[in-house]
Amino acid sequence: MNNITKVNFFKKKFLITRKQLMNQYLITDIEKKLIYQTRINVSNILKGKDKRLLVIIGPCSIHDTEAALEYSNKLLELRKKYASRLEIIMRTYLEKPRTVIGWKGLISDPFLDGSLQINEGLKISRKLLLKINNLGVPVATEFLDTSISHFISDLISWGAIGARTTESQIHREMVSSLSCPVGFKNGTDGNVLIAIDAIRASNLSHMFLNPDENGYMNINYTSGNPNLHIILRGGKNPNYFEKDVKSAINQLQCFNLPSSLMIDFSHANCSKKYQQQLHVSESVSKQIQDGSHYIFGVMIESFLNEGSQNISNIKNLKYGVSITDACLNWDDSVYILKNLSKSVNVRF
Ligand SMILES: O=C[C@H](O)[C@H](O)COP(=O)(O)O
Ligand SMILES: C=C(OP(=O)(O)O)C(=O)O
Repeated sequence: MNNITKVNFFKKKFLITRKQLMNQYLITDIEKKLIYQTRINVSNILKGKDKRLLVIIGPCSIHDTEAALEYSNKLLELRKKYASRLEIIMRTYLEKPRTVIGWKGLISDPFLDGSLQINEGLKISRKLLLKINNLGVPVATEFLDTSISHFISDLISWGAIGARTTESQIHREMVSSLSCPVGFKNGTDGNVLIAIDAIRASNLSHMFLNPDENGYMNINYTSGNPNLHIILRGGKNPNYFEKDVKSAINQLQCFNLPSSLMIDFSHANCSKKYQQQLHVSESVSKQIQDGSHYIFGVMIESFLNEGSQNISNIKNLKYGVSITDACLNWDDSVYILKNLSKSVNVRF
């Protein structure tokens, strides 16, 4: 007797097609113009042609579209205010990679109840991204599920590959098919080389299997993504200090890659203590003020209200509070942006 059992798909449904979704939530020239221009700006900042700082800021994840819209309206004011020094893009993370298990984001579980209504999740997410872009705030996201990346990729100005997937070949192939600039996080243990390897791979042309607009799997031959960089997010230890930046830049230079990187103030750089982002911000601001041109961008986890809450309390969720990683509140976020802008001013 052996213990091998047959694993069954106990339920099966059709995934909405890209054509159905996009026809219902069509991108217009207004959003296209913003996204096109923002991607160019990010590319120029990355290459040092634009001396501003790229700032990816917003909640750890989007779970409530009303709160996300309120946040984007507030962010719009700061985006305009600091436009000469900062290129501000809102984090609109719709897919969450989990260390073990947990809520996997608005796209896969839009009603936060484990009902996994992904077709609704895609509609709600696309509608929200259109609204935020339409307002004049470009958006950033983590691309996680390679089959659904192109259901929203036309609306994204900057993308990330997370620490848990940077080393994955299919994610690197997917990145080679994306038109937006993309950052690769270092690994959860702090390994920066895997993010550098990811750039070297995704720069190039690949074969990428992906559903076309009618849902048929296509064999795509991609041209490679020219706008890639690494993100220092900490690992076993934080890696936002000057010595860590120098070490990562040395490694990039060994492969003749541009001497530019982004620093994530959150995750292992703040030891998962959201308020520590303020300390990280001080250190990074100082490096920028001292003239470091290596840091072309930063990432901050911030929401309307601080901290986080447990999703199991679904009936009594507090408004504007993260249900994944804890975030800074709005006032602290304003404070950080003001300081970053001052530092960039000194570096100019
Ligand atoms: O950014 C969010 C989290 O750090 C990431 O999704 C992992 O979360 P988990 O360790 O709570 O699963
Ligand atoms: C999951 C994230 O980060 P990391 O991959 O660095 O853990 C994130 O930025 O939301």
